Amino acid sequence: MKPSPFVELQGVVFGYGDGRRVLDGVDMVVPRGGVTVLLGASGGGKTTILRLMGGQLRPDNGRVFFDGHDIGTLDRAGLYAMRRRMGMLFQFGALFTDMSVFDNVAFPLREHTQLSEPLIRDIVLMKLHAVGLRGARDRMPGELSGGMARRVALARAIALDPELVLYDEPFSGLDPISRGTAARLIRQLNDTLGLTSVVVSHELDFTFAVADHIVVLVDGKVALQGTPDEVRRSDDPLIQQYIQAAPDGPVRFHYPAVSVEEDFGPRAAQGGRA
Ligand SMILES: Nc1ncnc2c1ncn2[C@@H]1O[C@H](COP(=O)(O)OP(=O)(O)OP(=O)(O)O)[C@@H](O)[C@H]1O
Repeated sequence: MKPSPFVELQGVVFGYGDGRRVLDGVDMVVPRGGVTVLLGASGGGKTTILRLMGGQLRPDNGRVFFDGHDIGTLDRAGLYAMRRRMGMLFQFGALFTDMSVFDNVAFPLREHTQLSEPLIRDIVLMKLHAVGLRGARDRMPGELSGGMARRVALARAIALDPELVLYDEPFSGLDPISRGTAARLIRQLNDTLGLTSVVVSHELDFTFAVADHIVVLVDGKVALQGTPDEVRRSDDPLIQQYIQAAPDGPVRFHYPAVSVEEDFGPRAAQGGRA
């Protein structure tokens, strides 16, 4: 029997109140213990899905399950307890600039636990070790490279031993080497700490290299979800365009416009539509 998914969205409909549906019936699963990558066009609602999983947003319709619990039925205490089981890396790298690396990672432990300082010290150093930065504990965020800052943010996100980690575009703005390091780290932490990870990313190389499960979001719905192999083998032209990053296909490069001739041809010079 397949283990139940760690997170599941069933028929999720969501809009920000301006009459437009960002999500129009999303059904997707996040398999337990795996790395799930959420792909989709810019503005397609990927971050919105992470916020729904984190309980920061509620669906207008449909349900979001976290470890078998319908998030919509949780009261404030239930939501709080659920969030304690999650690490979130929104705006990856947003460290407190006036605190050392050590204090940044210690922050959630000091805020949310009653642990003694010697114990906090051990946990912080363990988490920094896991991201390869135990030696940088006394640095200030301003002294770190972008890639290092993100690793510190990652150490902070796992400080409270979450079961689920949500990453929103963890590679944006990083050079290729740092991207590779971050990608390997996400995979490694997932496996060694027994996490479940959800990553929103535009990085196709990363996606196919480390994902166990890929979800492709198109027009507010899940166009396809499955293993990297299943996604690669899909004969859906939309999926193929997406994974080959082709500029034109079912999703057009050009925003709908009048013909080129109409804008630039002889008639345009005479003042347009004659
Ligand atoms: N707080 C908000 N209020 C109103 N509209 C919003 C809000 N947040 C996002 N949106 C809109 O909802 C849509 C989906 O946004 P979302 O950030 O979820 O997309 P995304 O797929 O993560 O995009 P990207 O890949 O560009 O980060 C966009 O059109 C966005 O403008």
